[in-house]
Amino acid sequence: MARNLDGFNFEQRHGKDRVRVGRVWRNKDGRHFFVEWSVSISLLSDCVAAYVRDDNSDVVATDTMKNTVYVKAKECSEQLSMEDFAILLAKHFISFYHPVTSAIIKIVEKPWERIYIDGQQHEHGFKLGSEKHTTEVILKKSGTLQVTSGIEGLALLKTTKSGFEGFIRDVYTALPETQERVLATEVTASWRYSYESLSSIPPNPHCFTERYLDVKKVLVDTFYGPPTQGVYSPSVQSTLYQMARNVLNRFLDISSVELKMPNIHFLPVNLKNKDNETIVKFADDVYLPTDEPHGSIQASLSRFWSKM
Ligand SMILES: O=c1[nH]c(=O)c2[nH]c(=O)[nH]c2[nH]1
Repeated sequence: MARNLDGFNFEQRHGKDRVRVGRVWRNKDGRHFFVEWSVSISLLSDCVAAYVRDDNSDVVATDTMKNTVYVKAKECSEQLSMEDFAILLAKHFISFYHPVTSAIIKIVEKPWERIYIDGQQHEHGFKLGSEKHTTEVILKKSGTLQVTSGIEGLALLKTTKSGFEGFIRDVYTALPETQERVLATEVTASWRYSYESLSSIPPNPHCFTERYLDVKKVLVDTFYGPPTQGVYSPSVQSTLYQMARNVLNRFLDISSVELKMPNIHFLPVNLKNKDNETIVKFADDVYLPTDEPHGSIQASLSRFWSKM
């Protein structure tokens, strides 16, 4: 909420970033479940006096916010999704503290995955995977809720069925047209659920975790196409759009999706010696991997009517 202070427009929020918590749940058969979360809390509250009158009486200490993460993690005796944990924290902050009008909770999960030993799931062993599950929950005292989930660092690559042709050619253009190249990216995805109040959140405690895995599968399957034929990509833009569209077509509980897909270039290697004789002639086989510069391609897609 913006305020007029001394003739200036003033907005503020405060919170605690990257509160790290690990939580183990044990079931009766001795199987352990583990998550590691990095939780960021931001509160919008009526505590202007702290800024202008040296009066902290309406301030929730950020240290208290940090402690609350551990208290609530302890209280969650049953395993829950990080979206549900974020909602639970947001609910606490807006209801427990009178001056707080909105809570914004972000969580990034470290990708610990159950380990397999000799093809068998380990009861209490985990190894670090790659891409990360993220969420952002915004809850207002009025009851308005926004739940966004996402993926960070989903690295995908295919060695054929990708090209780029027909783009603008002018005096600055050097890039040859091609129907054969490596396509590589690191997807950052976020999607907003259509739940707009606490009462509309599904009671199934696994719903957000399952949906995360479903969305990831649709993104990945669309990028690669079927295992033997694959699918031709005429550009990162086209593949990104197919990926976003498939998510919205498949999941009616998602109202919008945003994808960021850098085009990570693998450059053809052609080498000549000082007499201009060819040492290495590129035949779609030897590449120079790069990470910068890279193309940056992003888009968002949303329904005209976001309600289910
Ligand atoms: O798929 C692509 N999209 C682009 O916009 C672009 N630009 C470029 O140089 N290579 C590519 N590839």
